[in-house]
Amino acid sequence: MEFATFTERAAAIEAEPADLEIADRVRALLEESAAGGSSDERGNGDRVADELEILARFVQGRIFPAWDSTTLDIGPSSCYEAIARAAGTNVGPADVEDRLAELGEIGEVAASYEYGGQQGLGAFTESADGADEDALTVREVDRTLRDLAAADGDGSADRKIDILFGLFNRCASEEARYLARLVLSEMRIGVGEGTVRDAIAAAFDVPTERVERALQVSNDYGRVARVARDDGREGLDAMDLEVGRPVQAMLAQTGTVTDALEEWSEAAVEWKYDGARVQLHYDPGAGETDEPASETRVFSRNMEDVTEALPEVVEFAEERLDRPAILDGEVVAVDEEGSPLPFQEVLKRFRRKHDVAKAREDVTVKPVFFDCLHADGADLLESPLTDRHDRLVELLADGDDTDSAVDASDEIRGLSLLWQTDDPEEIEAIDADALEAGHEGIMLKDPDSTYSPGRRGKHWRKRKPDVETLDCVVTGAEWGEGRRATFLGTFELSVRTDDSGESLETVGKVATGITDETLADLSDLLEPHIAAEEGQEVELAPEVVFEVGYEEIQSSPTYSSGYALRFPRFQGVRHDKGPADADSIERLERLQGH
Ligand SMILES: Nc1ncnc2c1ncn2[C@@H]1O[C@H](COP(=O)(O)OP(=O)(O)OP(=O)(O)O)[C@@H](O)[C@H]1O
Repeated sequence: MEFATFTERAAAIEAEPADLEIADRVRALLEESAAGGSSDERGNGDRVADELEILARFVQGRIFPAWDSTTLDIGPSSCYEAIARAAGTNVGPADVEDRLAELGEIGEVAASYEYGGQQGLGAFTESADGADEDALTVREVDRTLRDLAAADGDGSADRKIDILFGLFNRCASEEARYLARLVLSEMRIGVGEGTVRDAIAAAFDVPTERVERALQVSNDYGRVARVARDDGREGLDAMDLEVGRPVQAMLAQTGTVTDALEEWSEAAVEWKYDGARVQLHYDPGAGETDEPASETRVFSRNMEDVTEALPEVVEFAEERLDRPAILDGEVVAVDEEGSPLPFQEVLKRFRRKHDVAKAREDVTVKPVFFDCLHADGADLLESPLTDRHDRLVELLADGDDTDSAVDASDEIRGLSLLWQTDDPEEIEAIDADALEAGHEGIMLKDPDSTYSPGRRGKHWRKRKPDVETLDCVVTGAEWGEGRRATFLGTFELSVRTDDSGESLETVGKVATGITDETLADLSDLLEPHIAAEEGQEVELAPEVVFEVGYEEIQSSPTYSSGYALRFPRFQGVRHDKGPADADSIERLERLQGH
C-alpha cells in the first residue's frame, strides 16, 4: 500500500466523529491491506514486515509493538530540522518552530510545506513494492523508521536526521502531516486500542474476546491482526505468553476490608510494598552446555525494559530460579538493615542508565514477588490467584526449606506472603504488621480471580486511604510485651461529649501504624499522665490528642460512645490540641451518616 493511501484513510478517520464509523473505517483499512497479500520473503531471506502488521500499528501511531521498548530516539528538534531541510533552502528549524507556535500541532506544520525540491540529497528512490519508483509505501516508511531507530554510536544523531530528511523529501504535504505525527508519537486520529481490537475481530471474523486474549498475551496488535487473518480463531487461541515479552500489569482499585469480605467468601491478604512495579522474565537457557546462557529481563509497569538499571533483580533471578518464569512484583529500596525506604528512593534507581554501580552503592533495591504468570512452560493467567501463588512459592522456595518460604520475618527471600481469611480482626493484625515492618499497608485480592493484564478490576483492592481523620483524646493504654515491655501501646481513644472536653466517651483502640521509635516517644509523652494501673492496663489523664485515620465508623456496644472506629490508624500527635479541641461525638454521628 502506498503511504499516500494510508494517509488518505487516516485523514478520513480523523474527520469522522462517530466511534462506530471509525471502527468500521479501521476495519476497511485492515481488510484493504489483507487483500494486498501476506508476508513474503526478500531475496536475502529477511522477512519483509507484513503490511497488515504495520497498518495495525501505524493507525494507533505506533511503529513498534507495545511490548517492545525500542524507540526512534529522535527528539522534536531533530524532527523540525529534517522537515526544514526537506522543505527547501529558505526554511530553517526556527521557521518550523515559529509555525508550530502559530498552528499548535506538528502535523499541521509539516503539511504546510512543499517537499521534494531536494532531490539527490539523500532521497530514497528504491521501492519495495516496485510499483511506482517514487511513491513511498507503508512498508518502506516502516523499514526506514526502523533503520532510523537502529542508528546508534558516534554521529547517529546526524544520521537519524539524514534518514528522516530523506523520508520527508519524498512526501507530499498530506503524507508529511502523518509522518511527522508518527515520528513524534502524536498520531491522535481518534483510534484507541479497543477500536483496533474490534476492527481486527470484524475484519477477520473472529470473536472479539479471543482477539482481546491474544492481545493480552502478546501486546502486539500487528501480530494479532496477522494471526487472525492467517489462522483465525485457532491461531489466536494458540498464542501464548513468551518469556522475554512483557505483559501489562494487573491493577488495583481502592476498597475497604468490609467490601472485600462482603463480596468474597474469603480475602487473600498481602502486604502492600511501597516501591515500583516490576515484571521479571527468566529463561534458564538451553541447558545443553556446562554453562547455559540464561536470560533475565526486567520490565517496568509500562513494559519498559529496565534490566540494566536493576542488577539486583537479575542476580536474584539467577540465584533463585532454575525454570522459565514470568513473575510480577515490586522492587523496594532498603536501608542497611533491610528496612524499606520511601518509594522515591526506588525511583532514583529505576530509570538509571549510567553509573548504575555507583547508584547501587547509594540505594540498594530488593525485589518482592507476589504473582506468577508463567512457570516452566505453563501460562497461568487463567489460573486462580491461590494456584498462581502456590507456583510462585514452588519456584522461589529452595527445595528443602520450603517452610521458611512462608516465614513472615524473612521477606528478603523475595516472596510476598499471602494469607487467606474471612476474619476482619486477622486482617487488621496483618495490616498492623505490614505497617510496623515499614510497608504501605495491605492489598486485598479475590483468591479465585484470574490475572487480567492491564485491568483495574474489582479483584484487587488496595485498602482505601483514610479519607477523614479524627482527633481523639488518649484516655488509656496497655504496656507492651517482650521487647516492648517498657513501651505503652494499644491506645484507648475517646471523643468529647461536651464543649469543655471534660466529658469523654471511648470510641476505639489504636495499635496500628506506629514504629518502635514512635512508640518510645509516645511512651515518654504519656507516662507522666498515668492516673491508674492494673496489670498491663493503664488509665491516662486526658491530656494528649492523637490524629487517627479509620476505614469507617460503626455503631457498636463495645465502646461507651456507642460507636467504634473500624481499622483505626495512628497518624500523629496533635501537640497543638487539648481535649477541648478534640473531635466530638456529634462529628462522629455526622460522619457515620455519610
Ligand atoms: N502485594 C501486592 N500486590 C499487588 N500490588 C502491589 C503489592 N504490593 C505493592 N504493590 C504495588 O501497588 C500498586 C497498586 O497500588 P497503587 O494503586 O497505589 O499504585 P499506583 O501505581 O500508585 O497507582 P495506580 O495503580 O492506582 O495507578 C501496584 O501496581 C504495585 O506496584
